Amino acid sequence: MIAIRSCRASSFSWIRSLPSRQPRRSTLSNNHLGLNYATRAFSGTTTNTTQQSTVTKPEDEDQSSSERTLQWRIWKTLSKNITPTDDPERAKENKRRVVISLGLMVAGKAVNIQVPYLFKHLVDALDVTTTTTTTTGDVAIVPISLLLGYGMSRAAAVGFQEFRNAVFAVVAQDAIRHTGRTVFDHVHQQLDLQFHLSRNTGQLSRILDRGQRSISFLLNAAVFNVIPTLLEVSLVTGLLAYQFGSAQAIVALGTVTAYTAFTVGVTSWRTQFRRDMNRLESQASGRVVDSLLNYETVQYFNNAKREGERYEESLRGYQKAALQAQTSLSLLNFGQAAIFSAGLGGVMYLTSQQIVDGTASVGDLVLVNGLLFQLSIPLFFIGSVYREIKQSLIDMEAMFQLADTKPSSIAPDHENAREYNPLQMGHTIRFENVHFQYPSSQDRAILKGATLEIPQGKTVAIVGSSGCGKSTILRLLYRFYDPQQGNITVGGYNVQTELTRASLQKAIAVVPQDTVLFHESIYYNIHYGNLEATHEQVMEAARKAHLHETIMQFPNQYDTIVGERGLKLSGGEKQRVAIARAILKPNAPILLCDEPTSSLDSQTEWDIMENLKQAAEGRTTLLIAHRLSTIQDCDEIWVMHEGQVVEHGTHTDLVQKGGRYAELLQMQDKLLSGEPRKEELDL
Ligand SMILES: Nc1ncnc2c1ncn2[C@@H]1O[C@H](COP(=O)(O)OP(=O)(O)OP(=O)(O)O)[C@@H](O)[C@H]1O
Repeated sequence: MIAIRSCRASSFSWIRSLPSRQPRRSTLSNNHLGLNYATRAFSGTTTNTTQQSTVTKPEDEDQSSSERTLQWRIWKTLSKNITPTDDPERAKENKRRVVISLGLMVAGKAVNIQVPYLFKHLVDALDVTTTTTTTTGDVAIVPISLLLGYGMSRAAAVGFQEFRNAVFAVVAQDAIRHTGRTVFDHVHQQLDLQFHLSRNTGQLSRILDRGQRSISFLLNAAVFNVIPTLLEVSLVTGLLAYQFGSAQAIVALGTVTAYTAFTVGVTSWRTQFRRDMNRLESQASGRVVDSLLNYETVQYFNNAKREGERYEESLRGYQKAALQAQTSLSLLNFGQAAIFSAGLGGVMYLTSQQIVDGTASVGDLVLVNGLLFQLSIPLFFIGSVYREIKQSLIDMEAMFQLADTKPSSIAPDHENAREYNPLQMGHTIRFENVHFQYPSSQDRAILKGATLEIPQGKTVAIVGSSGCGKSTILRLLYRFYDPQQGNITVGGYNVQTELTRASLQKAIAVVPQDTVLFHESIYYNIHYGNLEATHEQVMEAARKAHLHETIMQFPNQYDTIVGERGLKLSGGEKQRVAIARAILKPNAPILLCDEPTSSLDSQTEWDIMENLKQAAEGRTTLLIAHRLSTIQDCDEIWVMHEGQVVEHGTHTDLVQKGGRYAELLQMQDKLLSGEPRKEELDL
């Protein structure tokens, strides 16, 4: 039994080398997860705490056909990962490694099967009743060579196995990396803002994590378990039939069949508990991430206890499912052991009878025992692997659903769409009768026929009361969403049908309303605006954003990770980082600023606005500002009210007109002089 344990342990060594299935340490910032979605789309819609998903699964799909489809997709994914068409060198290398690994696996099995035979010969050689006719010298020599052979075979079998693991690990790790990158790219490059705002970031990262591990697991299981087990079962039953007659072979085969059927049956039944465990584990970890991200909000409302209760609620659900999973696992393990022991007992009984009849030796009893225990290794293994395969299928299903998810709020690039070249095409921006409502609020129109123009090279401001749709204009221009009606053109080209989304976005620099920074140094965060920028260019951008003076007070200023070693940035400082990196963005003649100075004091605001204006020179700039004093010298001001543009002109024109703008200005003046009325504040 000790032999079995050690073999099982080494057989599982490649499972242990996989990333842990334990919940990962939660992170305090969604930056860690690499999901810093355009700093939440320069929006007021910041961290979304809802758990809804836009992933849909066809309900009428027949279960078994969907399983078949899943298996087919897995097969395709595995083969695509092993032999990627876009990298023939890697494909060749991986193929070579798979072939070598299979060769090592077969060699290992061949050597391994020798072990019980050598043991049998050893026992027979030591049996005095069968060695009486041999010379004393022979008795001494035979067992020593057998003993040596026995030890060397065991060591060689393990050696082949470990060598095989090492050779194949490269293929498995390659598959993990390749799959992870593909899905991550899909999530970042294909899925739209609507998806990211409606998806819990913690859950998303778990789906990625588990999906990657599943790929590796399935690869290993296919190459090292399913095929070798079939090989070993046929080999052992064949040997039993040849050496001892059909009775032992039938009992052994019956045992394998019963064992496998029992394992598959019970495992299928208990999959539901694993599924529940996964779901509740994801829910619990999602809640932890959400709760920790909202640490300040929790404290402001003294809700730490409530957060604890909510977390425990998820944990309780998880605990229940985990207990069911554990109890059913115990049943499975016990049943497997009972079936195997019955089979082993049967075969040993039949062989003992043959010893009594004189047709078998004592060594033969050791041989059948050894062969069956040998067989029990992949059998025990196949039970666990089957459970893991089931689990991997569930995990991969979730990953495939993620990979299948299509953006719901933007159309793919039109087949005739062109690369946007601002130098050749110009960058005058026009909104013509644009109607828009967010996909998640179907019945509420946000823009109701908005029309406006930002002439090339001019700086234009949009003003209006909170929620009237100003930031929505920016999101539509950046193509985070497509309007339901109307046209948006840049340089006379329709952004939806005539330009590619990526080329348009490349030409636009954005200073968002809420700045979320990567959990990296300030230097990294500014440099992010232009990965090609030199150190001097980064510093120049920092100076222009008035960041330099603030940051200089910290030791190792620019290289310190934000949030570490006492480096905490205020809202205003974060905003300056955002401005610096927008200034740094190369070849971006369109500049969008969504309240870029909302968190700054008046003096700094003034200085930064001056710098922004410098940065805006030659660019087509759209500025959203609440403080009307900052936009008075813009070339033009567009005033929005309830989803429509109600007037536009220069500051002087609009003041003279005495319309909505003049009204907003008056209210701000009153606010500043400290005499607002309640209904005015509500504006
Ligand atoms: N992703 C979204 N899904 C559904 N509704 C949204 C979404 N984003 C914004 N909204 C809603 O659309 C309306 C307009 O939002 P928008 O951010 O454009 O307003 P705004 O004029 O920029 O306001 P503020 O000045 O307060 O930033 C708001 O009522 C907002 O709640």
